[in-house]
Amino acid sequence: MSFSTAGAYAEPGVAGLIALDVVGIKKSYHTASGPVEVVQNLTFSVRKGEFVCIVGPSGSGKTTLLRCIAGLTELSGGEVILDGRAISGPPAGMAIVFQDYGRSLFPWLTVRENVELPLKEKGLPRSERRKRADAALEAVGLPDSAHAHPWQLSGGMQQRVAIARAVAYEPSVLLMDEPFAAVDAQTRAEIQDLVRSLWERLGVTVLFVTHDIDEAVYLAQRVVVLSNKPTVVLEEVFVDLPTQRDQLSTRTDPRFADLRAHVYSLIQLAKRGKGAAVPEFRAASS
Ligand SMILES: Nc1ncnc2c1ncn2[C@@H]1O[C@H](COP(=O)(O)OP(=O)(O)OP(=O)(O)O)[C@@H](O)[C@H]1O
Repeated sequence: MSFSTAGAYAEPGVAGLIALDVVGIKKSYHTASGPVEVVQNLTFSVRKGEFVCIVGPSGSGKTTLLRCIAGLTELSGGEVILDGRAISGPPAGMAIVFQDYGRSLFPWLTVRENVELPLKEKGLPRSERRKRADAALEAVGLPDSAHAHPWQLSGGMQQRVAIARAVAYEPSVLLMDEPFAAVDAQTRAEIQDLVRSLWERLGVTVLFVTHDIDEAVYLAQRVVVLSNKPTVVLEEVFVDLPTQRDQLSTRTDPRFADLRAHVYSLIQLAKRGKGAAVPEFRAASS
């Protein structure tokens, strides 16, 4: 039983199906002790409406990769193509949810004003902004918090507001950088299910960075596993679990355990410095 699907899931050249193309990107930082190569050469695609998780060892460059894709950091090489166009700065079609919701929401604005802000910048009329913001707050389960300020909400609720803001924007691609790392385990499970259900309902394309292997396998249709730095794609793992997932039955599915074990073993190899030459894993049951 093989897990690897590199190339099979996101065929380049399948016209109209690719939302995001990451083509040979490289990133080096200039530090006091000289240049540090973080991303060596990364290539992968994300199909429209696909849910892809990125995992890799700590310090492997996951956040750097997301910042490159979001146009927040200049590339040292390669290109990022969103909806067929190479990006040269933060593109209009992307929204990002960061880990640090406390700093991403404006405390002096109400919840609804926070959600409406990017829509204002997009030039949407007031009535449309209100409609979208209220629908998004409803979708994340916060219809009664529109007039509250972020500091009056729990951490989990604030992260829901950040998700509502991203969803209301109706992005072509939604980037999420460890968005649940700062919330407790119970809230984390609830927000994971919320994001899965929003993804199913809205058909948005999601690229989700996490250090949590279980979370990646639970959420994604495909997991892109990164090597340690300088980073390359170690393997793309197709998550062939049923689309309908829930915290109990999915996590106790033997296939979930196989996939988790496989991704775990890849990351252990990556940590030990093994690069692209990881032997293909086969499950004990094959
Ligand atoms: N602005 C910067 N200048 C210099 N080095 C940087 C900068 N940002 C990140 N790095 C380095 O790049 C490497 C990758 O960092 P990054 O935060 O992208 O990794 P990560 O995989 O997201 O890490 P973690 O899982 O621990 O959050 C690290 O060695 C980090 O020290």
